Amino acid sequence: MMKVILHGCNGKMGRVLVKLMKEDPEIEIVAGIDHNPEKYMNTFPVYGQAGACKEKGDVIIDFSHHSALSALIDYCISTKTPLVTATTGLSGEDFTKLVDCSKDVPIFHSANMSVGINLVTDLVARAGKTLGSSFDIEVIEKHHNKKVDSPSGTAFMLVNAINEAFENNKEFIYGRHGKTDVRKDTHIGIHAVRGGTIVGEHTVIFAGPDEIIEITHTALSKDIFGLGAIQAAKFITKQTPGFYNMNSIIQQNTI
Ligand SMILES: NC(=O)C1=CN([C@@H]2O[C@H](COP(=O)(O)OP(=O)(O)OC[C@H]3O[C@@H](n4cnc5c(N)ncnc54)[C@H](O)[C@@H]3O)[C@@H](O)[C@H]2O)C=CC1
Ligand SMILES: O=C(O)C1=N[C@H](C(=O)O)C[C@H](O)C1
Repeated sequence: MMKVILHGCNGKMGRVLVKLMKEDPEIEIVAGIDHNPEKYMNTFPVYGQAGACKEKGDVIIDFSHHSALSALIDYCISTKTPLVTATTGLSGEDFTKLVDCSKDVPIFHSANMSVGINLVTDLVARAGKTLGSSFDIEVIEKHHNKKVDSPSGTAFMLVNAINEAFENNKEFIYGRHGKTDVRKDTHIGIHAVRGGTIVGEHTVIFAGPDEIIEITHTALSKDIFGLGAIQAAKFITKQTPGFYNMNSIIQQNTI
């Protein structure tokens, strides 16, 4: 039985995880942590912050807010608990803290827990490399009207992968409001749309001379992120300290 502490348990993704983990006979939620601890009647104790949590878990699954990360990392280090974090909107400093923490405990981070988007990340990097700088690259991401960070963590994941394929010579342009210069071929445009209940859609456009390629991933349900996080939790509880992501699982499952 894997004992899970769910950080952000009363949020939208937290509720999805509660539902999915209750259906999994190999998992027990031993505690939740949430800024808003009394929002729902839970069958496990819920604490307002990580430091107050009394239960011991085999792993923490986190879908919350980037402002919670420091306290969460302190908790993981002091209790030696592995962490699966899906939270987006992280700064460079946040990533450095996660990497430092991974020297002591296994850390798994992915801005998108679906298997599909991780394949798309490889595809767009390959497309960028193959098509070269005569194709302009623009990314459009669409999400629900409750999302607080923009652009999405996934959009950053995609453009970082493309940028690496171009030896990091690309410049990210966030929207074009107020810009009066023409586009440079080193630019990658990034555009965020927010509306309704859109679960998550990411399109990378490669617009070349007289031809266009568009690669789109559409999430149809939040369950794919929840199931991916559960898979990551089962994976990471068997690992030694280190920094892991979806590729670690995909590579393990590839013959
Ligand atoms: N990597 C992935 O596959 C996915 C990542 N996400 C990310 O997960 C995060 C949460 O998403 P949602 O559930 O939609 O948001 P939400 O706003 O519905 O839920 C966040 C929950 O975290 C709690 N929270 C906020 N600050 C906290 C703190 N300092 N300490 C403890 N709890 C705190 C809130 O009270 C809330 O219940 C976002 O960053 C989102 O981008 C969401 C879906 C998929
Ligand atoms: O907030 C969301 O909902 C999502 N956030 C992640 C992101 O920022 O990329 C992943 C997914 O697209 C849903």
